[in-house]
Amino acid sequence: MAGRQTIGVSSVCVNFRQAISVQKWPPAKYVLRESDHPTAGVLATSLDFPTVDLRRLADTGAAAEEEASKLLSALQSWGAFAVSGHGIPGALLDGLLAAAREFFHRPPAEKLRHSNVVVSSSAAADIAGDANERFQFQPEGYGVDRVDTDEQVLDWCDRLYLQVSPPESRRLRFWPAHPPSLRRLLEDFTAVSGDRVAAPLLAAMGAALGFPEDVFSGRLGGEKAATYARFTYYPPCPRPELVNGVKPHTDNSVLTVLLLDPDVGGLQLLSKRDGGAGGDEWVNVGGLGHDLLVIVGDEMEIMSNGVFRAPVHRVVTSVKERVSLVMFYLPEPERNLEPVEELVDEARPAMYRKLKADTFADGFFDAFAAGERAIDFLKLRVVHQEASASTS
Ligand SMILES: O=C(O)CCC(=O)C(=O)O
Ligand SMILES: [Fe+2]
Repeated sequence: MAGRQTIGVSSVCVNFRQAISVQKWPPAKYVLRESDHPTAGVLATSLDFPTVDLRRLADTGAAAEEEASKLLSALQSWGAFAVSGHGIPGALLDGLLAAAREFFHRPPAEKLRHSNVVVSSSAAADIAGDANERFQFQPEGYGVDRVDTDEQVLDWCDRLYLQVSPPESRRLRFWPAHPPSLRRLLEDFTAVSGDRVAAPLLAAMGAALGFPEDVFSGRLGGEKAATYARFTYYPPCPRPELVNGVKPHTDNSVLTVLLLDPDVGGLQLLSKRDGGAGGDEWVNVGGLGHDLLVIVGDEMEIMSNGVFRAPVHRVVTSVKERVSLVMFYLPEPERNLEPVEELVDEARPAMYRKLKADTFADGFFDAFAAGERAIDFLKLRVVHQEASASTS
């Protein structure tokens, strides 16, 4: 099955990533080709990033209208924006990142109890007795991202990826026992980031386009909609210009809510200058303090029929360690993913093919490992004859 391939023992060893962080030179597996260096041919600038105040958005009258139009313009320009006024206590946000940092600092043997590489339960593998077939990657748990080929350049980070919603889908064997506070903090943050950030924003995004507030949320599957949390730890990197923290990608989500390290930057969004004619430019997302960042994901690009686009982003490393927490809001796996009918008409026919949400998610991991966008990798774009005829 896609996203659950069998991997060899050598790949298991890359989980001991922490050991290399003390080396002076990045190991070859992490070093990018010269043309892919994060400093090659691009200019990383910091721009004034749009911020939407959720308290004002929930207000009535002129304040709410002003915030809604800010939201729409942020979505249509960047596909990303900061949110203030979410009311989530700063102590919860600080505590969560501190607990995550503590987990990543634990000895490798302890973290590997929650490894994303598991011993295969398949009888065939046991009978075959081949060590290469007894270990299997699956996305949940602690470790590096999936490695499909020997040529794949690794990202300079360790991850901890956990399904947090619906609660009955939590696989607690992957949840760290240490520090003991981490689990409770993550449960608390899951509740408030869903209720106070993702849900009101999905409603506001529908309303901003003139549709009922449940135009997007109604298609996600209610209580069965999935949420994943991903902590990422970027060890100090001695040569940040040679490696990616996380390679350029779009997100596997309807919406992504990010809690960024308040002290160390690194996240960059790709901006197309002059609609692409002027080349690409990487833009730094500056320190947000206790504001959260929201990014449109691939599933929203499909559901909105391309009205909202998922921005390409990446993380660059630095000589300082960095930690982040990212919440991915996804449809129920059994749901169909397709443009909502309210955004499809003759003038704007469906731009993406329909497929099941879990098929998309599986394909996403294949595409990510290959360094491609899932929408292209899965050939989901529909080419309309009339549109191509009229533009040719
Ligand atoms: O660490 C970050 O700032 C962002 C990570 C990210 O983009 C992701 O996990 O999809
Ligand atoms: Fe991302």
